[in-house]
Amino acid sequence: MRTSVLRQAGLCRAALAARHLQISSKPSAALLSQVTRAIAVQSLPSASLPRFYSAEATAQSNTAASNGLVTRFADLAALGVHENVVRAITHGMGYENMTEVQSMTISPALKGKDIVAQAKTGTGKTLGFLVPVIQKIITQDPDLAHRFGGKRARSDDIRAIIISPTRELAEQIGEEARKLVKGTGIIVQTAVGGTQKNAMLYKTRQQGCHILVGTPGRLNDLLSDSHSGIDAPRLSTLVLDEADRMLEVGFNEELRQIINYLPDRKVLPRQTLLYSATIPKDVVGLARSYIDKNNFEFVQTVKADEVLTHDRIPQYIVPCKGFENIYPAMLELIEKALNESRTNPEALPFKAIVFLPTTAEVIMANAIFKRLQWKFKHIPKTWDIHSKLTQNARTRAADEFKNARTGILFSSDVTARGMDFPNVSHVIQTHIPPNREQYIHRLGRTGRANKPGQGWLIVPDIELHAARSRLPGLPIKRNDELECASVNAADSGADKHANFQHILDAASRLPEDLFKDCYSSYLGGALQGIDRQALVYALNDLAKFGWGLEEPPAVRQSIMKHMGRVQGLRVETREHSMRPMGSGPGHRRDFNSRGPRRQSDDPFENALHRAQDLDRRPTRRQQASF
Ligand SMILES: Nc1ncnc2c1ncn2[C@@H]1O[C@H](COP(=O)(O)OP(=O)(O)OP(=O)(O)O)[C@@H](O)[C@H]1O
Repeated sequence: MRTSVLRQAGLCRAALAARHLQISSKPSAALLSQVTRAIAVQSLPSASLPRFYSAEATAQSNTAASNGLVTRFADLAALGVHENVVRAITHGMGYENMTEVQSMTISPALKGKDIVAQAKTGTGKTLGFLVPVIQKIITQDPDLAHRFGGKRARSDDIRAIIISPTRELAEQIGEEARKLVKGTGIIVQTAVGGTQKNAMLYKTRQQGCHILVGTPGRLNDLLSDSHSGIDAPRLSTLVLDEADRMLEVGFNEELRQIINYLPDRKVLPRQTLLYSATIPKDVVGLARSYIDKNNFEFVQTVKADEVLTHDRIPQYIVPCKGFENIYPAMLELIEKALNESRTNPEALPFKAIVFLPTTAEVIMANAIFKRLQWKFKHIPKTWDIHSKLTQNARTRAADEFKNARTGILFSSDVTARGMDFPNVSHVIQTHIPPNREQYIHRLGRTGRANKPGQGWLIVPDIELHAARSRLPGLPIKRNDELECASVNAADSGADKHANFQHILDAASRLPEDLFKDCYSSYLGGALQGIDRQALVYALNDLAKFGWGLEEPPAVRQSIMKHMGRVQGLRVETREHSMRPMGSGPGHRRDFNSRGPRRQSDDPFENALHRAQDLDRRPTRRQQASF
């Protein structure tokens, strides 16, 4: 597999110069107009391109050298990259050829240019920014090129800060950076929320830090704390991975605060590198204040008329009759894919990430499929990742899934961007994605580094219209081959398909609070752009035909207010909210007989309850009820 990756990485050479946006630095030109020009150059037909942009000319004149672009990692030495770093890539990681984005960004970044780079998911952007970051540190401090060279590292002399939107991604970047600096004296530390700040501080003060990778909240916390001992008075590089996300409202605020703690760029110039698979136009505008407008390069390896997803990844949308059809259809899809991977030697082992719109739904899906796995041995191991897990549990799940040959990870959007789980064969998204970018990033968890993969989007009919307008211009094909998608559960159709029964059976063993949380989470605005009344009716059908409840879960007054004038909601009375789990009349078909959480003779159920109790921090509401 590695050979094919490398072969394909090699193939990009000829195309490099054609795609390379060599934006000239005109001090007077505004950033946006430069970008517009760059995009315009990209969209020109090849006949009208000047020789410089022509792929043919590039191939003929062996442009790699003449344009200052290199395409093999070994050739980085000629651009001044230290042999210890080159060796870490070619020997340690085993990479010979650069991907397109690496080739197009590493050279200009080594020359000190700021970079805004957009390249498809899984094309090696991480290495693209790490190489110049590391080399810059070595250039400033040549002793650091060697393992035990240089002075003792300090925690208040950080040279590069890399900011990522999620904890897992920050950890992943930190790991990749550590592989690269293995033969050098450079120290990498990670700072993410949900971990013990004091332990991180102790380690960082002991070992020192040259490159700090972190999430905005924790970085802000460390830099604003004058007693932390963490500082970056000689910072040379700032990197924003998933730059468009980092510049969104919310993160942007935190980013500005972090930047306030860094040296003033006018006094101490620093290099800024912004990378993402999606960089909408308005984000380029926002990027303006972070980069040096007179010395930057906007690199896009995606042509203006090209879709941002990989051609080799087929994408399907499965319209479903109702919400209750989603799990049965997903089970059908999983079983078909498992069968395919057993019978087709070309197919990857089945390894899927399932994205769900709310945390409660992630917990429920994992609980249901764990139950199915216990019952039917052919269903592979499952994990879940979402923000209510402790960071230890999140890291454990991510690591286990990374190393797994086969399995299913149920996830909220915490793993949608940047996460590099090897050999994911399927990305399954349920319900309408929040926006087009998020769809693309989620899909990008498969088909990485030139591997194959498939994308599936399972959407109830009431969301189809919104999905269509939210996902324009993507090669998504309608797929009507999953029988369970079109079953009319209300018309006793569910009795005719075993998958509905399997799901109902698994759901009947779940704690009542989970249904309540899941139901309420959808009403809380998880699905934007859906008619509220249609949503309530769809959820009530889900409660009845998908979860086996006799009546829909009651919701809080605040949700009633938020929903306004809709029919079909039940409001939570004091009695409902005070009632111990499973003791109310008519809530669960079989609840009264089971009583509140008693020890079950079902080993799975006990394990599930234990796992939840250990791993999940109680929500504020759960805490209040104790
Ligand atoms: N030159 C290369 N040759 C082969 N594999 C590579 C090369 N560079 C990186 N890779 C591998 O490709 C995978 C994807 O890389 P990476 O995670 O950096 O992608 P990305 O472009 O940042 O993706 P995303 O947009 O999802 O963040 C990783 O497993 C990485 O180790």
